[in-house]
Amino acid sequence: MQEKGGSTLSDDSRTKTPHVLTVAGSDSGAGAGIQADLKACAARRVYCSTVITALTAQNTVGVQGVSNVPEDFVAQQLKSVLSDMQVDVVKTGMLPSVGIVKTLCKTLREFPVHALVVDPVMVSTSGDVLAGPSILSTFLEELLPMADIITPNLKEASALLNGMQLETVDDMRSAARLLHNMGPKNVLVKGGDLPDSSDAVDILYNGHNFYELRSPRIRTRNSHGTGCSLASSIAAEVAKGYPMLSAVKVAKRFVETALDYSKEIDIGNGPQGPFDHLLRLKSHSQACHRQQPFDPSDLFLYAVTDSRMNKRWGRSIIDAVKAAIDGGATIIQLREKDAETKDFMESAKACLRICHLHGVPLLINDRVDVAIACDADGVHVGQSDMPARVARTLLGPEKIIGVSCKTPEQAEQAWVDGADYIGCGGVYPTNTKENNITVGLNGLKTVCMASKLPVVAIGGIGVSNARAVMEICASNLKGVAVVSALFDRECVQTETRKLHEVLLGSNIGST
Ligand SMILES: Nc1ncnc2c1ncn2[C@@H]1O[C@H](COP(=O)(O)OP(=O)(O)O)[C@@H](O)[C@H]1O
Ligand SMILES: Cc1ncc(COP(=O)(O)O)c(N)n1
Ligand SMILES: [Mg+2]
Repeated sequence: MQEKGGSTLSDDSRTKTPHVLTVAGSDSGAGAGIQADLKACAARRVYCSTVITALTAQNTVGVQGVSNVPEDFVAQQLKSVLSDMQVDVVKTGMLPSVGIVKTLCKTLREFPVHALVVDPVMVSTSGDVLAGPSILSTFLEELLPMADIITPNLKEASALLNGMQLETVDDMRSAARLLHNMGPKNVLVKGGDLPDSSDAVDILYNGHNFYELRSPRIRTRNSHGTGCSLASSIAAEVAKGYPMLSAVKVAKRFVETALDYSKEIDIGNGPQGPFDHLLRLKSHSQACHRQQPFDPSDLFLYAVTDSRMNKRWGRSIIDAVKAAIDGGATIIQLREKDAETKDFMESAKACLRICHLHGVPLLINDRVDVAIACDADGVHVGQSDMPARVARTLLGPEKIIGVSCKTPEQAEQAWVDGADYIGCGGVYPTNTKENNITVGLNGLKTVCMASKLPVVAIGGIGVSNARAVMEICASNLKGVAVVSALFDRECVQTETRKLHEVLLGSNIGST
């Protein structure tokens, strides 16, 4: 291996990240244009570089102003990106002048890329002109023949075809065939604006076959930027190496999913709002839930539910959680080894509501999928469950992750993997885990001393021995986790309260 500029990687050991370059206009409202392209590519997991052709002053009402970037500066941006970065696919959006279109075509001949996706943006959905009719001839003569796919909406297809009327799916097919004659390898005529259609129908034509791509029409005001996002997503899939038909199908499914997720989003006062490409935005009431940063003192009285014990005592998981919270539990973990996934999700959601009402965090044992699906506060994983580092990438930075550890090495790994706390045990023998090696008070102390993370002790702990556990006097031992001592008893609330009193009398509470 050769040393190169401080890096020890040789060229062939560098892994290539799929890369889309978008050449488009900026939308200050960030629903369409460059901003939509960046979000769509991020959501589709490819890198996106940006050459800006125009600035628009734009919001959910419409376009209030446009300022074109000088042609030679568009050329300079194109050269900067294309001469250095390995671009796979160029995607074009708003190209506001003949000069800019010509500059682009010339630069692409100089720096050829794997594929060119052309979204022939002309008029925004609000009816504002983004590229006037003067560019039509350059589009037709120079740009379209270079394109691997063009993605006109109904109005744009009509403009490219001399004002041809497009009102039905059959009209869209005819338009696709005529546009294909102009040189692009594929044509996708988008039917988002097709009147009286309960489906969103697009027609793809590759010169041999027609594909009628249908998805349910989502009833939403938040469809600003669908065209830009669709084209960027097609570019993203092509950059990953997918053939065109698969790329278009995946891109369409992505737009449909994002529109459905974003139905309730309330941004701006105009007729067309933006949608959420990353499927992450929440309404105010959802965002207000808990989501305070992890507080290690929450580990004080850590109640872990057990489905078999609940069954034995004839109580629901929800009643068990309620009783533990009423008795003073400071954090809850749902450990449902036997439950059906659908039932588990339903109970987890109900428990989450109760926990949040009382400001108590709720973690899910092992099942990262269930934690994500019900937006729990985090997960607790064992040594043979999903590694904490993988759980962290799935759950994001704000969720709580705990890891069961018996040794200093495991505690160090949990820290490296981005966990928030460790559970150490079994401290004493227990009947909730068969063949579980106990670490004893000495083992607990050794792990506490080595751990950079807060620790909760677990395994056979109850009212009679909780004090002894706490008296090992490690400043990062923040509490005890209990299963049988709370849930294998007649009255969960009374047992929790008793344990709470013992813990308050110990020195854990004071450190
Ligand atoms: N309400 C909707 N529900 C589902 N898909 C839609 C909806 N509106 C548009 N689409 C899809 O979004 C993509 C963009 O289409 P369209 O809105 O026609 O383009 P543009 O934004 O360029 O006008 C197409 O795949 C279309 O089928
Ligand atoms: C900068 C810019 N580029 C493209 C569009 C088209 O998007 P839409 O058709 O959804 O209005 C836009 N409104 N603004
Ligand atoms: Mg649209």
